[in-house]
Amino acid sequence: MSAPPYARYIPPKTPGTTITLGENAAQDIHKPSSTTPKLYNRYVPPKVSAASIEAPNFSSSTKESSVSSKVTLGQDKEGKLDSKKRKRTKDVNVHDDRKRLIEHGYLKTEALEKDSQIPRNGEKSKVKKEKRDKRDKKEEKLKLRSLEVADGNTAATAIGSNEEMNGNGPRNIELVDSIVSKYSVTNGAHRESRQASQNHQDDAEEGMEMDMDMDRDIAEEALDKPEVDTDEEITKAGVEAIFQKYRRTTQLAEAGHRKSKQNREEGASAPESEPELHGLEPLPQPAITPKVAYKPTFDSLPSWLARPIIVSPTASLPFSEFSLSNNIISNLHRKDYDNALAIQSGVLPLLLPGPQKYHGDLCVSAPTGSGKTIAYVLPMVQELKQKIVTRLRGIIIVPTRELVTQAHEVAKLCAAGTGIKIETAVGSVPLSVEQARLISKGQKYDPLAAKVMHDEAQERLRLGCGLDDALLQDVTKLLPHHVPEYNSNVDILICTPGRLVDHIRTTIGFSLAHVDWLVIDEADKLLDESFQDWVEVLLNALHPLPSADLASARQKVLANLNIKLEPPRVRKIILSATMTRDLSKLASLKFESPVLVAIADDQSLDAEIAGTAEDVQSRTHGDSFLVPVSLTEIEVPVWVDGDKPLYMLRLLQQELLAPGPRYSKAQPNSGSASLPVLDSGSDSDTTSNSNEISGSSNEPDRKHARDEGHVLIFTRDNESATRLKHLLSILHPPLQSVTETLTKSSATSDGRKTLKAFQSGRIKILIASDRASRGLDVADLTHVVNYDMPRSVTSYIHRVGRTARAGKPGKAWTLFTRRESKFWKTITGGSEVQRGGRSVERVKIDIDQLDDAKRGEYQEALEKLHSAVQGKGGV
Ligand SMILES: Nc1ncnc2c1ncn2[C@@H]1O[C@H](COP(=O)(O)OP(=O)(O)OP(=O)(O)O)[C@@H](O)[C@H]1O
Repeated sequence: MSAPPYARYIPPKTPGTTITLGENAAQDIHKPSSTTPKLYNRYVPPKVSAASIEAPNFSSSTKESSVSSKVTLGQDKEGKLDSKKRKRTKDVNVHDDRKRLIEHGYLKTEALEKDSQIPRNGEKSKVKKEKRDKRDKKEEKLKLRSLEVADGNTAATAIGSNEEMNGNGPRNIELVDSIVSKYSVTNGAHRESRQASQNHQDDAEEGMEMDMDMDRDIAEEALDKPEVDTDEEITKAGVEAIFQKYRRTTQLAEAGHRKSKQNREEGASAPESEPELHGLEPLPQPAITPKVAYKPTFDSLPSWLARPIIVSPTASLPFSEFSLSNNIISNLHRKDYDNALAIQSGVLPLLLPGPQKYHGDLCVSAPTGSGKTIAYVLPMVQELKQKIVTRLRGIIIVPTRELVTQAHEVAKLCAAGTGIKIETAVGSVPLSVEQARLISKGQKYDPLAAKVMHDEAQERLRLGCGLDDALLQDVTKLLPHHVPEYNSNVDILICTPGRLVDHIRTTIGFSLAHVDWLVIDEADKLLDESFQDWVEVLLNALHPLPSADLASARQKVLANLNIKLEPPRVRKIILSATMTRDLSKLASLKFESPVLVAIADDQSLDAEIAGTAEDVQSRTHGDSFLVPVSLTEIEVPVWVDGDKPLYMLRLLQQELLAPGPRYSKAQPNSGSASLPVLDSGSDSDTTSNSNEISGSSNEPDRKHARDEGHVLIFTRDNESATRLKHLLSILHPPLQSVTETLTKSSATSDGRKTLKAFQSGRIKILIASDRASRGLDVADLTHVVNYDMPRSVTSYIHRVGRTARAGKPGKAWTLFTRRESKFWKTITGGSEVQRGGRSVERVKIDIDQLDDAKRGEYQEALEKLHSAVQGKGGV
């Protein structure tokens, strides 16, 4: 055991104070000189009489070691003990000196009395007494220091080291050195702060006295004991002397501990005597209040988000039980919608007239395909059908043109026969055409306003405006003293936010002053998009400030009639399968008394029943999203990135376009599934018979082909979609006629046609970018494939949500390469996707069985594609 370098005590070297320990001269122990300035934590060995030192275990003779220790500690540097010196010492009348030393009481300690091997002279002179007193004092001081040391770890270490050394002889000078160093440093550190100045003095005295003592001891021992001739013996003696000190220190410390323990025990058992207070009784103190664990009194979420209205996924009520008019119910019935789906059962009572009607705003979070569209369209239609005058009273905002068309279909279905006028506004139609559809222009008698208008027209003419100016045209067509009047042609407008802003800004007579319903579907996506500041523009248009004249006139009339009118209020409903919990975005909509309605899985319902609100929160919004109960998720590992198109082809042939269930379920994520691999030999046939498409040799039944799945394949971008379509067509020509792409670059009309063809079954494979991931509702879509990994969990939820809608079964396949596996794991293993206890299955696609010819075709296809991209013809 060697001392750590920092623990080593290296006192200033002063001539005449160093003694070398054996042959390890580098590890000298230094004794500070009394004259050395106190710059370090100096080791000041306690003054120990020869008599207090026990016999060393590793020395052959007790006396030898005693002498050695004295010699060691009393040596000058130059005056190393050698035989010469000892000889000289012998020459002195040591016997007399010894007697004198004993008489002077230098050797008087408790230990001396107990352990002394040198008999004491009983006679005490006056001088002796003084010396003894002084010496006793020093002994006391040393005891105190020893206690300090014993209290610390150093003592323990020293003891351990000591025990280790005992009986084994001087095994390791380094060990000794480390102990000495530790002792020195620790002891010095203890003392330094408190007794620096005092010690300085003491050291000086001690140093001097110690020198004297040692000299005397040398002389004394020289008389009685054999000479110590070798350096080794001197070293042994020095080391033993140090251990003696530790032993003693430890004994004293232990004695102190024993005593204090004894005192404590006695104190505890002894009855406490009443202290005399002399009228100074302590004032009564209040009882100590127990510490209560910190619990924040605030919630990070506002209470309406933190405590949603939870709807069970199995809730279902007949539409006839809601306050819906008969013709609306029969409209639904025509579509075989007799029972409301879960979210509809939760939301309709809050929006329709009745005891449960909620008068604030609504935030709806429900999985994809759960029927959110009907949940907001029905109450609007029910209320607006009672209005006589056509005004723009309802606005539905969705993110894409396809969704505008889709929501329009649903609204028309529900409102059939009610007289409610529903229109759309999307960027694909010229603005003027849309304006004419939305607003009709009439005229009304208003001489004053007419005069103002005529003055304005004069001014424009003077400035050189032509007759194409709208105002000049109006003036020429209007009756005298008449002004134009603009009326809305629609009750409900379904639009994208961009087009809505266009109309608010540019369409004359387009007013939102009468809007009662504002619906924002796919709200999280729309609130992410801040183009044209659409939210701000919309909200300002919803609550226009009345002109000063009109306001004061209205106030006068109302005041005369003693009527207080509630300020006009717009009911806001926002919905999504991945509802945002970003409060800043939600706050931008300026909700009034909002409430969150959410579909939750069974665990959340249990949590709600149990009252553990946090569980409910985490499962119902924000952190995690539910996938439809009827969805099966399957992963397909792709071992070589470049082979992905081949995997896609095999997947289509084996699983997706083949009639009937073709894949054998693997254990979840086991990767052990083996699949039947179809012969791809029929690829050369270019007819679009579905069985030929699949490569199956089953009987060619076209009707059966209609029952086969539709496949929606998602790619990362337009380019990837186009590329995949070409590759599939080249690899397996029959696919060409049944495969289409739907990307952002597709024209709206093309996109609509493509979707129709897909719906009808003419197109079996639709390869799309994320444009098709939100809201798209394709009847009987049985398979979704993530050919490229989605960019986010939200995107995954919406993509796979194109299938398994309204409780129908559907499968979502995800191809993942090694590079994509990390992100894929966050989807399969993370907490963001809630699957209600189900897990993702794994299916292995074997492309090794593709023959060389097929691989050759693939290479050829890639080259053709490369040429096409570079404009060299080809595909
Ligand atoms: N009461 C009902 N009974 C049977 N089917 C219904 C009912 N209501 C809606 N559906 C059908 O459910 C499907 C999904 O409806 P919808 O498009 O409104 O879902 P969604 O919740 O808006 O989905 P997403 O979040 O993906 O947009 C549609 O095909 C619709 O026709």
